[in-house]
Amino acid sequence: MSPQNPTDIARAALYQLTEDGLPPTPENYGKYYRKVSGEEAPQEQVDQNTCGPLLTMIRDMLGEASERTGTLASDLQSHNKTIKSSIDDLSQAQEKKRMLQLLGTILTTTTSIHSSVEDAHLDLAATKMALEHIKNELQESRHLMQEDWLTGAQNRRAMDMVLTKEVARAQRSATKLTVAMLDLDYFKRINDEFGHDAGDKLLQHLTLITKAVLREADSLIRYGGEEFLIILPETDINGAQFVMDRLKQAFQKTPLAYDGKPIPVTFSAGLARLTSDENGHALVMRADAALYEAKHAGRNCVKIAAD
Ligand SMILES: Nc1nc2c(ncn2[C@@H]2O[C@H](COP(=O)(O)OP(=O)(O)OP(=O)(O)O)[C@@H](O)[C@H]2O)c(=O)[nH]1
Repeated sequence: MSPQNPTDIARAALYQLTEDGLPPTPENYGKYYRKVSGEEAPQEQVDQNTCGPLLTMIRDMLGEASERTGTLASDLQSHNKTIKSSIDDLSQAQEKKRMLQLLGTILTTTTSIHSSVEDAHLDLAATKMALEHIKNELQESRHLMQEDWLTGAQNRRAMDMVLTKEVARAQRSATKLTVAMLDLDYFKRINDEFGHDAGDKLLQHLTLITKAVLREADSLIRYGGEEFLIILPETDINGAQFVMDRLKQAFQKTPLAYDGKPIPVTFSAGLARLTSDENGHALVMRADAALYEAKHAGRNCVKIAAD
């Protein structure tokens, strides 16, 4: 049976989205939410209004909460009437039996009020928890969707966001920003000689070493197969060259041992410094061209792109 309650629908939608390997963008979330709930998705509206589906889900949950609050308010109103009239009657009552009867009504009504408030409190707490849960799951999924599954470096999706943010920041604050495009040399030979699994491990090794060398503000992105982009905020070309030297040393000092044998490997890199009127894409293209030069110069070297 398909779920009816908005909280269950939201959970099922998120689960299916993750199962299908899709990013939990508001539009994807909305499509799946409608699919699970049995509603038809109005295609063009979903594409145009990215916030709509998420708002629909939250609106449904808040609608439920509001319905419960409404029920509570009307219950309280009717209980209040009962108590008021019982108190009025009590002030007029002469007989002990009648007094006891009215006190009984007041007691029962007070107990009902207590239990209605408690139920509403529990319902609202459950809604709050469901919303928190969905928020956390969305954050976690977003994080996973921005990570390269093999190496744990960031992926191209994350790159677009990081690059746009860092370029804007550097231009706003007139600080330096340098990127490095890095590519392992003769990686195909390593795959051929040691096997694909060794190649994979080498990519993971490169990621670990690079992360250890970089500062927290820097970003490491797996750009393609064995090609990585490093974004170095507040860093000029000299600083970037220094990072490349440290990386080279770290790589030489700690080669990957596969089946007990160290795999010798080098990398080539191209550096480009952001110019004042450049966008992130153009910056990366210049770093890539410099990497191409480094490969043509014999590999195992770093080339700097002209501004
Ligand atoms: N093991 C492994 N290999 C990969 C992965 N992605 C790409 N490759 C391999 O990386 C190799 C890249 O080969 P080429 O583009 O010829 O480059 P190269 O051998 O490194 O030579 P140069 O870059 O010119 O120094 C190919 O054999 C791809 O199959 C991956 O995720 N894991």
